[in-house]
Amino acid sequence: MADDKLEYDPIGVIHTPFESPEGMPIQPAGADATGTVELAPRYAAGLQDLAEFSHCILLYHFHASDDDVSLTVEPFLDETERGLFATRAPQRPNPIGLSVVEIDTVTGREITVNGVDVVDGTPLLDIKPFVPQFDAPDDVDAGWLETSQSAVHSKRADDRFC
Ligand SMILES: C[S@@+](CC[C@H](N)C(=O)[O-])C[C@H]1O[C@@H](n2cnc3c(N)ncnc32)[C@H](O)[C@@H]1O
Repeated sequence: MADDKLEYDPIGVIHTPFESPEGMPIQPAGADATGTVELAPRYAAGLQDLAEFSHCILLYHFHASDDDVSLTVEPFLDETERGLFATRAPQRPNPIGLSVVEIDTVTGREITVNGVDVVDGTPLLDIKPFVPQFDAPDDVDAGWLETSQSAVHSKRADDRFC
């Protein structure tokens, strides 16, 4: 088991209309919101060719979540306690979030994206192109979310993780 400490520096920041984790969408599927991904100048050249893709994966740090991690949580879309790693709860041992967002434009060191579900000022860790053949298997079981996932469109976050 590797227990060496890891350290990452943000490569940029995500700007969104959401000032607080409370009251905002809980996934891109329910987020009719536009945001801007701003890369640090030294990474700008890495955006070459990204505009050819319709979607990208953003990996980021949940900077505004509470440090007090619980290994079972009541997720936004259920009233039952679930194992943390069977949820998308933002309060995690390594508070890393993942959002698949639609790319609108790539200009200079900025990407305009649709479907953001993060707080304004969220530190960005990485960007990857979304590729259905790699990232969207055909036969998928959505576990406990099978019956509640459609509520993602209307559900808004409360303050349980912040
Ligand atoms: C349920 S998480 C899902 C995020 C991502 N799509 C995922 O699956 O990893 C989304 C919620 O996290 C909270 N959140 C968003 N950005 C955050 C941030 N930077 N720090 C702490 N909490 C955040 C908000 O309450 C938002 O509704």
